[in-house]
Amino acid sequence: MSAQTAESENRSDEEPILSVQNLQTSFYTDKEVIRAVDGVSFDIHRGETVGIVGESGSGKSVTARSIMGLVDSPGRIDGGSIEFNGEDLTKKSQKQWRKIRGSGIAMVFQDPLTSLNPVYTVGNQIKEALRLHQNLSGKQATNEAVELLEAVGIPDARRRLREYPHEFSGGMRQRAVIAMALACDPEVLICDEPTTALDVTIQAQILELLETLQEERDLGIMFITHDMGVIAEVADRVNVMYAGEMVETAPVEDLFADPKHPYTQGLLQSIPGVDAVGGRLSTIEGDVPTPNEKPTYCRFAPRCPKAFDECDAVHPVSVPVNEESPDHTAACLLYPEEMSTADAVEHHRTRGGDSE
Ligand SMILES: Nc1ncnc2c1ncn2[C@@H]1O[C@H](COP(=O)(O)OP(=O)(O)OP(=O)(O)O)[C@@H](O)[C@H]1O
Ligand code: NI
Repeated sequence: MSAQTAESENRSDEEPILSVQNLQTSFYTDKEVIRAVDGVSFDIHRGETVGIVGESGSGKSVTARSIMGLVDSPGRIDGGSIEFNGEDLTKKSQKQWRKIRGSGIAMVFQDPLTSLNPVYTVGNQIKEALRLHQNLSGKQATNEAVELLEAVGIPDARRRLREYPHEFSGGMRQRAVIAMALACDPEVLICDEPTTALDVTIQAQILELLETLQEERDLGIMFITHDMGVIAEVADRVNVMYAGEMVETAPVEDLFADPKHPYTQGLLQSIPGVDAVGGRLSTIEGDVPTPNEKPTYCRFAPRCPKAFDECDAVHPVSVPVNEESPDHTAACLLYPEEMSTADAVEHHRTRGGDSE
Protein backbone atom coordinates (compact mmCIF):
# COMPACT_ATOMS: atom_id res chain seq x y z
CA MET A 1 0.00 0.00 0.00
CA SER A 2 1.13 3.59 -0.36
CA ALA A 3 3.58 3.57 2.55
CA GLN A 4 5.22 0.53 1.01
CA THR A 5 5.74 1.96 -2.46
CA ALA A 6 9.44 2.76 -2.08
CA GLU A 7 10.09 -0.65 -0.66
CA SER A 8 8.16 -2.57 -3.28
CA GLU A 9 9.89 -0.60 -6.03
CA ASN A 10 13.24 -1.74 -4.66
CA ARG A 11 11.95 -5.25 -4.60
CA SER A 12 10.70 -5.43 -8.16
CA ASP A 13 14.01 -7.13 -9.06
CA GLU A 14 13.03 -10.00 -6.77
CA GLU A 15 11.18 -12.96 -8.22
CA PRO A 16 7.45 -12.26 -8.11
CA ILE A 17 5.45 -14.39 -5.69
CA LEU A 18 2.70 -14.67 -8.32
CA SER A 19 3.23 -14.37 -12.06
CA VAL A 20 0.34 -14.56 -14.52
CA GLN A 21 1.34 -14.83 -18.18
CA ASN A 22 -0.99 -14.60 -21.18
CA LEU A 23 -3.89 -16.06 -19.20
CA GLN A 24 -6.91 -17.12 -21.28
CA THR A 25 -10.15 -18.12 -19.58
CA SER A 26 -13.29 -18.68 -21.64
CA PHE A 27 -16.89 -19.69 -21.02
CA TYR A 28 -18.23 -22.19 -23.52
CA THR A 29 -21.96 -21.45 -23.56
CA ASP A 30 -24.47 -22.96 -26.02
CA LYS A 31 -24.62 -19.66 -27.85
CA GLU A 32 -21.04 -18.46 -27.97
CA VAL A 33 -17.56 -18.59 -26.50
CA ILE A 34 -17.02 -15.71 -24.07
CA ARG A 35 -13.31 -14.86 -23.88
CA ALA A 36 -13.68 -13.41 -20.38
CA VAL A 37 -9.93 -13.22 -19.75
CA ASP A 38 -8.08 -12.85 -23.02
CA GLY A 39 -4.30 -12.79 -22.76
CA VAL A 40 -3.75 -11.13 -19.39
CA SER A 41 -0.24 -10.86 -17.89
CA PHE A 42 0.94 -9.35 -14.60
CA ASP A 43 3.15 -10.02 -11.56
CA ILE A 44 2.67 -9.57 -7.83
CA HIS A 45 5.67 -9.22 -5.51
CA ARG A 46 5.82 -9.81 -1.78
CA GLY A 47 4.55 -6.83 0.18
CA GLU A 48 3.06 -5.26 -2.95
CA THR A 49 -0.56 -4.34 -3.63
CA VAL A 50 -1.62 -4.66 -7.24
CA GLY A 51 -4.95 -3.02 -8.02
CA ILE A 52 -7.17 -4.35 -10.79
CA VAL A 53 -9.68 -1.83 -12.03
CA GLY A 54 -12.24 -1.73 -14.82
CA GLU A 55 -15.96 -1.49 -15.43
CA SER A 56 -18.42 -4.27 -14.72
CA GLY A 57 -17.89 -7.26 -17.01
CA SER A 58 -14.24 -6.48 -17.83
CA GLY A 59 -12.98 -9.82 -16.45
CA LYS A 60 -11.62 -8.87 -13.01
CA SER A 61 -13.40 -11.56 -11.02
CA VAL A 62 -12.76 -14.25 -13.63
CA THR A 63 -9.04 -13.39 -13.41
CA ALA A 64 -9.20 -13.83 -9.62
CA ARG A 65 -11.17 -17.07 -9.82
CA SER A 66 -8.78 -18.42 -12.44
CA ILE A 67 -5.87 -17.91 -10.03
CA MET A 68 -7.84 -19.68 -7.30
CA GLY A 69 -8.72 -22.59 -9.62
CA LEU A 70 -12.38 -21.73 -9.07
CA VAL A 71 -13.69 -20.99 -12.57
CA ASP A 72 -17.37 -21.90 -12.79
CA SER A 73 -18.63 -24.29 -15.45
CA PRO A 74 -18.94 -23.83 -18.46
CA GLY A 75 -15.70 -21.90 -18.06
CA ARG A 76 -12.14 -23.13 -18.29
CA ILE A 77 -8.59 -21.87 -18.49
CA ASP A 78 -7.43 -22.55 -22.00
CA GLY A 79 -4.09 -20.86 -22.19
CA GLY A 80 -1.24 -19.18 -20.37
CA SER A 81 0.38 -19.84 -17.02
CA ILE A 82 -0.13 -18.92 -13.36
CA GLU A 83 3.12 -19.31 -11.44
CA PHE A 84 2.97 -19.23 -7.66
CA ASN A 85 6.42 -19.42 -6.05
CA GLY A 86 7.75 -20.56 -9.41
CA GLU A 87 5.25 -23.46 -9.81
CA ASP A 88 2.76 -23.32 -12.69
CA LEU A 89 -0.66 -24.00 -11.15
CA THR A 90 -2.29 -24.62 -14.54
CA LYS A 91 -0.07 -27.70 -14.95
CA LYS A 92 -1.27 -29.24 -11.68
CA SER A 93 -4.17 -31.59 -11.01
CA GLN A 94 -7.21 -30.07 -9.29
CA LYS A 95 -6.13 -31.75 -6.07
CA GLN A 96 -2.54 -30.46 -6.17
CA TRP A 97 -3.80 -27.00 -7.11
CA ARG A 98 -6.14 -26.94 -4.12
CA LYS A 99 -3.30 -28.00 -1.85
CA ILE A 100 -0.90 -25.31 -3.08
CA ARG A 101 -3.62 -22.72 -2.92
CA GLY A 102 -4.61 -23.77 0.60
CA SER A 103 -1.08 -23.20 1.74
CA GLY A 104 -0.45 -19.89 0.09
CA ILE A 105 -3.24 -18.03 -1.73
CA ALA A 106 -6.45 -16.92 -0.05
CA MET A 107 -9.38 -14.90 -1.32
CA VAL A 108 -11.79 -12.45 0.28
CA PHE A 109 -15.07 -11.79 -1.56
CA GLN A 110 -17.36 -8.79 -1.60
CA ASP A 111 -20.12 -10.39 0.43
CA PRO A 112 -18.82 -11.94 3.68
CA LEU A 113 -21.95 -14.08 3.90
CA THR A 114 -20.88 -16.12 0.86
CA SER A 115 -17.78 -17.21 2.81
CA LEU A 116 -19.50 -17.82 6.16
CA ASN A 117 -21.88 -20.65 6.91
CA PRO A 118 -24.86 -19.35 8.92
CA VAL A 119 -25.34 -22.57 10.91
CA TYR A 120 -21.84 -22.74 12.42
CA THR A 121 -20.26 -20.38 14.92
CA VAL A 122 -17.55 -18.08 13.62
CA GLY A 123 -15.09 -19.90 15.88
CA ASN A 124 -15.90 -23.32 14.44
CA GLN A 125 -15.41 -22.02 10.92
CA ILE A 126 -12.04 -20.50 11.67
CA LYS A 127 -10.98 -23.64 13.55
CA GLU A 128 -12.05 -25.77 10.59
CA ALA A 129 -9.83 -23.65 8.33
CA LEU A 130 -6.95 -24.05 10.80
CA ARG A 131 -7.48 -27.82 10.88
CA LEU A 132 -7.47 -28.03 7.08
CA HIS A 133 -4.55 -25.74 6.44
CA GLN A 134 -2.35 -25.94 9.51
CA ASN A 135 -3.36 -29.25 11.05
CA LEU A 136 -4.32 -27.60 14.32
CA SER A 137 -7.05 -28.94 16.60
CA GLY A 138 -8.44 -28.63 20.12
CA LYS A 139 -7.03 -25.99 22.43
CA GLN A 140 -4.28 -25.10 19.99
CA ALA A 141 -6.82 -24.28 17.29
CA THR A 142 -8.95 -22.26 19.71
CA ASN A 143 -5.96 -20.22 20.83
CA GLU A 144 -4.87 -19.59 17.25
CA ALA A 145 -8.45 -18.61 16.31
CA VAL A 146 -8.48 -16.10 19.17
CA GLU A 147 -5.19 -14.69 17.94
CA LEU A 148 -6.51 -14.37 14.40
CA LEU A 149 -9.66 -12.55 15.53
CA GLU A 150 -7.49 -10.22 17.60
CA ALA A 151 -5.19 -9.70 14.61
CA VAL A 152 -8.14 -8.50 12.54
CA GLY A 153 -9.27 -6.15 15.30
CA ILE A 154 -12.28 -7.99 16.72
CA PRO A 155 -12.52 -7.10 20.42
CA ASP A 156 -13.48 -9.66 23.05
CA ALA A 157 -12.34 -12.39 20.68
CA ARG A 158 -12.72 -15.44 22.91
CA ARG A 159 -16.41 -14.72 23.48
CA ARG A 160 -17.12 -13.77 19.89
CA LEU A 161 -15.76 -17.10 18.64
CA ARG A 162 -18.91 -18.67 20.08
CA GLU A 163 -21.24 -16.38 18.13
CA TYR A 164 -22.90 -17.00 14.76
CA PRO A 165 -22.29 -14.86 11.66
CA HIS A 166 -25.68 -13.10 12.01
CA GLU A 167 -24.61 -11.79 15.41
CA PHE A 168 -21.75 -9.87 13.73
CA SER A 169 -22.16 -6.47 12.05
CA GLY A 170 -21.24 -6.19 8.35
CA GLY A 171 -17.79 -4.77 9.09
CA MET A 172 -17.07 -7.36 11.81
CA ARG A 173 -18.19 -10.13 9.46
CA GLN A 174 -15.72 -9.02 6.81
CA ARG A 175 -13.03 -8.96 9.51
CA ALA A 176 -13.98 -12.54 10.43
CA VAL A 177 -13.71 -13.57 6.77
CA ILE A 178 -10.26 -11.99 6.61
CA ALA A 179 -9.32 -13.93 9.76
CA MET A 180 -10.45 -17.12 8.01
CA ALA A 181 -8.36 -16.24 4.96
CA LEU A 182 -5.35 -15.76 7.25
CA ALA A 183 -5.86 -19.24 8.70
CA CYS A 184 -3.92 -20.71 5.77
CA ASP A 185 -1.04 -18.30 6.49
CA PRO A 186 -1.19 -16.99 2.90
CA GLU A 187 1.55 -15.27 0.96
CA VAL A 188 -0.94 -13.83 -1.51
CA LEU A 189 -4.34 -12.41 -0.63
CA ILE A 190 -6.86 -11.79 -3.41
CA CYS A 191 -9.52 -9.26 -2.47
CA ASP A 192 -12.51 -8.97 -4.82
CA GLU A 193 -14.39 -5.78 -3.92
CA PRO A 194 -13.94 -6.52 -0.20
CA THR A 195 -15.36 -3.20 0.96
CA THR A 196 -18.01 -2.41 -1.66
CA ALA A 197 -20.90 -3.55 0.53
CA LEU A 198 -19.71 -1.51 3.53
CA ASP A 199 -20.31 2.12 4.45
CA VAL A 200 -17.45 4.55 3.96
CA THR A 201 -16.19 4.63 7.57
CA ILE A 202 -16.13 0.85 7.91
CA GLN A 203 -14.57 0.60 4.45
CA ALA A 204 -11.69 2.84 5.56
CA GLN A 205 -11.16 0.67 8.65
CA ILE A 206 -11.00 -2.53 6.60
CA LEU A 207 -8.53 -0.94 4.17
CA GLU A 208 -6.39 0.09 7.12
CA LEU A 209 -6.56 -3.43 8.52
CA LEU A 210 -5.40 -4.90 5.22
CA GLU A 211 -2.48 -2.49 5.18
CA THR A 212 -1.44 -3.50 8.71
CA LEU A 213 -1.73 -7.20 7.91
CA GLN A 214 0.31 -6.69 4.76
CA GLU A 215 3.12 -5.03 6.71
CA GLU A 216 3.12 -7.69 9.41
CA ARG A 217 3.02 -10.62 7.01
CA ASP A 218 4.69 -9.29 3.87
CA LEU A 219 1.56 -10.22 1.90
CA GLY A 220 1.25 -9.74 -1.82
CA ILE A 221 -2.25 -8.36 -2.37
CA MET A 222 -4.35 -8.35 -5.52
CA PHE A 223 -7.11 -5.81 -4.96
CA ILE A 224 -10.09 -5.72 -7.31
CA THR A 225 -12.41 -2.74 -7.33
CA HIS A 226 -14.18 -0.39 -9.69
CA ASP A 227 -13.64 2.45 -7.25
CA MET A 228 -10.72 4.60 -8.44
CA GLY A 229 -10.65 6.38 -5.05
CA VAL A 230 -9.96 3.09 -3.29
CA ILE A 231 -7.32 2.16 -5.86
CA ALA A 232 -5.51 5.46 -5.24
CA GLU A 233 -5.44 4.65 -1.55
CA VAL A 234 -4.34 1.03 -1.55
CA ALA A 235 -2.44 0.16 -4.73
CA ASP A 236 1.28 0.31 -5.45
CA ARG A 237 0.66 -0.67 -9.05
CA VAL A 238 -2.52 -0.59 -11.10
CA ASN A 239 -3.70 -2.84 -13.91
CA VAL A 240 -6.60 -1.53 -15.95
CA MET A 241 -8.81 -4.17 -17.56
CA TYR A 242 -11.22 -3.76 -20.45
CA ALA A 243 -13.24 -6.53 -22.16
CA GLY A 244 -10.92 -9.31 -20.98
CA GLU A 245 -7.66 -7.51 -21.70
CA MET A 246 -5.15 -5.52 -19.68
CA VAL A 247 -5.14 -2.16 -21.44
CA GLU A 248 -2.79 -0.19 -19.17
CA THR A 249 -0.46 -0.89 -16.27
CA ALA A 250 1.60 1.59 -14.25
CA PRO A 251 2.81 2.50 -10.76
CA VAL A 252 -0.16 4.13 -9.03
CA GLU A 253 1.29 7.68 -9.02
CA ASP A 254 2.02 7.55 -12.75
CA LEU A 255 -1.39 6.17 -13.58
CA PHE A 256 -3.19 8.99 -11.79
CA ALA A 257 -0.78 11.76 -12.81
CA ASP A 258 -0.51 10.76 -16.44
CA PRO A 259 -3.00 8.13 -17.63
CA LYS A 260 -2.17 7.13 -21.21
CA HIS A 261 -4.89 4.81 -22.48
CA PRO A 262 -8.03 6.71 -23.54
CA TYR A 263 -10.05 4.20 -21.48
CA THR A 264 -8.10 5.00 -18.30
CA GLN A 265 -8.44 8.70 -19.07
CA GLY A 266 -12.19 8.18 -19.28
CA LEU A 267 -12.29 6.25 -16.00
CA LEU A 268 -10.41 8.99 -14.19
CA GLN A 269 -12.64 11.72 -15.59
CA SER A 270 -15.61 9.87 -14.15
CA ILE A 271 -14.44 10.32 -10.55
CA PRO A 272 -16.44 13.04 -8.84
CA GLY A 273 -13.77 15.49 -7.65
CA VAL A 274 -14.85 16.10 -4.07
CA ASP A 275 -15.71 12.64 -2.91
CA ALA A 276 -13.32 10.43 -4.84
CA VAL A 277 -13.69 7.52 -2.41
CA GLY A 278 -17.32 7.01 -3.33
CA GLY A 279 -16.56 7.60 -7.01
CA ARG A 280 -18.10 5.13 -9.43
CA LEU A 281 -17.22 4.54 -13.02
CA SER A 282 -20.21 5.50 -15.02
CA THR A 283 -19.67 8.39 -17.35
CA ILE A 284 -17.98 6.74 -20.33
CA GLU A 285 -20.80 6.36 -22.78
CA GLY A 286 -21.74 2.84 -23.89
CA ASP A 287 -21.03 -0.58 -22.39
CA VAL A 288 -18.19 -3.06 -22.18
CA PRO A 289 -18.65 -5.44 -25.14
CA THR A 290 -18.76 -9.18 -24.51
CA PRO A 291 -15.45 -10.46 -25.86
CA ASN A 292 -16.62 -13.35 -28.01
CA GLU A 293 -14.08 -13.50 -30.83
CA LYS A 294 -10.33 -13.33 -31.19
CA PRO A 295 -9.47 -9.62 -31.19
CA THR A 296 -8.27 -8.36 -34.58
CA TYR A 297 -9.11 -4.78 -33.60
CA CYS A 298 -9.23 -2.57 -30.49
CA ARG A 299 -12.19 -3.56 -28.31
CA PHE A 300 -12.41 -0.04 -26.91
CA ALA A 301 -12.48 1.69 -30.31
CA PRO A 302 -16.31 1.98 -30.53
CA ARG A 303 -16.29 4.09 -27.33
CA CYS A 304 -12.94 5.82 -27.81
CA PRO A 305 -12.85 9.58 -28.47
CA LYS A 306 -9.39 9.20 -30.04
CA ALA A 307 -10.12 6.23 -32.33
CA PHE A 308 -8.99 6.36 -35.96
CA ASP A 309 -9.48 3.97 -38.91
CA GLU A 310 -6.68 1.51 -38.04
CA CYS A 311 -8.18 0.91 -34.57
CA ASP A 312 -10.80 -1.27 -36.30
CA ALA A 313 -8.18 -3.27 -38.17
CA VAL A 314 -5.20 -3.79 -35.84
CA HIS A 315 -5.19 -5.36 -32.39
CA PRO A 316 -3.09 -3.21 -30.04
CA VAL A 317 -0.57 -5.06 -27.84
CA SER A 318 0.92 -3.81 -24.57
CA VAL A 319 3.91 -1.55 -25.23
CA PRO A 320 5.87 0.88 -23.01
CA VAL A 321 4.17 4.27 -23.40
CA ASN A 322 7.58 5.93 -23.94
CA GLU A 323 11.28 5.26 -23.48
CA GLU A 324 11.43 6.87 -20.03
CA SER A 325 8.69 4.64 -18.61
CA PRO A 326 9.47 0.98 -19.19
CA ASP A 327 7.05 -0.08 -16.42
CA HIS A 328 4.17 1.99 -17.75
CA THR A 329 2.52 0.16 -20.63
CA ALA A 330 -0.61 0.69 -22.70
CA ALA A 331 -2.30 -1.45 -25.33
CA CYS A 332 -3.19 1.37 -27.71
CA LEU A 333 -2.05 2.29 -31.22
CA LEU A 334 -1.11 5.80 -29.99
CA TYR A 335 1.98 4.32 -28.26
CA PRO A 336 4.95 4.27 -27.97
CA GLU A 337 4.89 8.07 -28.01
CA GLU A 338 8.20 8.38 -29.85
CA MET A 339 6.81 6.70 -32.95
CA SER A 340 4.74 8.33 -35.67
CA THR A 341 1.21 6.95 -35.76
CA ALA A 342 1.93 5.02 -38.96
CA ASP A 343 5.05 3.41 -37.42
CA ALA A 344 3.23 2.63 -34.18
CA VAL A 345 0.38 0.95 -36.09
CA GLU A 346 2.95 -1.16 -37.93
CA HIS A 347 4.69 -1.99 -34.63
CA HIS A 348 1.41 -3.26 -33.13
CA ARG A 349 0.44 -5.08 -36.31
CA THR A 350 3.66 -7.14 -36.40
CA ARG A 351 3.81 -7.74 -32.64
CA GLY A 352 0.14 -8.71 -32.48
CA GLY A 353 0.72 -11.39 -35.09
CA ASP A 354 3.26 -13.06 -32.78
CA SER A 355 0.83 -13.75 -29.96
CA GLU A 356 -1.04 -17.07 -29.74
N1 LIG B 1 -20.44 -18.43 -15.13
C1 LIG B 1 -20.35 -17.68 -16.24
N2 LIG B 1 -20.91 -18.08 -17.40
C2 LIG B 1 -20.80 -17.34 -18.53
N3 LIG B 1 -20.17 -16.15 -18.59
C3 LIG B 1 -19.59 -15.69 -17.46
C4 LIG B 1 -19.65 -16.42 -16.23
N4 LIG B 1 -18.98 -15.71 -15.28
C5 LIG B 1 -18.52 -14.59 -15.91
N5 LIG B 1 -18.89 -14.58 -17.22
C6 LIG B 1 -18.59 -13.52 -18.21
O1 LIG B 1 -17.23 -13.17 -18.12
C7 LIG B 1 -17.06 -11.77 -18.31
C8 LIG B 1 -16.24 -11.18 -17.18
O2 LIG B 1 -16.96 -11.26 -15.96
P1 LIG B 1 -16.34 -10.83 -14.55
O3 LIG B 1 -17.26 -11.30 -13.50
O4 LIG B 1 -14.92 -11.25 -14.45
O5 LIG B 1 -16.38 -9.24 -14.63
P2 LIG B 1 -15.91 -8.19 -13.50
O6 LIG B 1 -14.87 -7.32 -14.13
O7 LIG B 1 -15.53 -8.90 -12.27
O8 LIG B 1 -17.24 -7.32 -13.31
P3 LIG B 1 -17.91 -6.72 -11.94
O9 LIG B 1 -17.23 -5.42 -11.71
O10 LIG B 1 -19.33 -6.58 -12.30
O11 LIG B 1 -17.69 -7.70 -10.83
C9 LIG B 1 -18.46 -11.17 -18.46
O12 LIG B 1 -18.72 -10.99 -19.83
C10 LIG B 1 -19.35 -12.25 -17.89
O13 LIG B 1 -20.60 -12.24 -18.52
NI1 NI C 1 -16.32 -8.95 -10.36
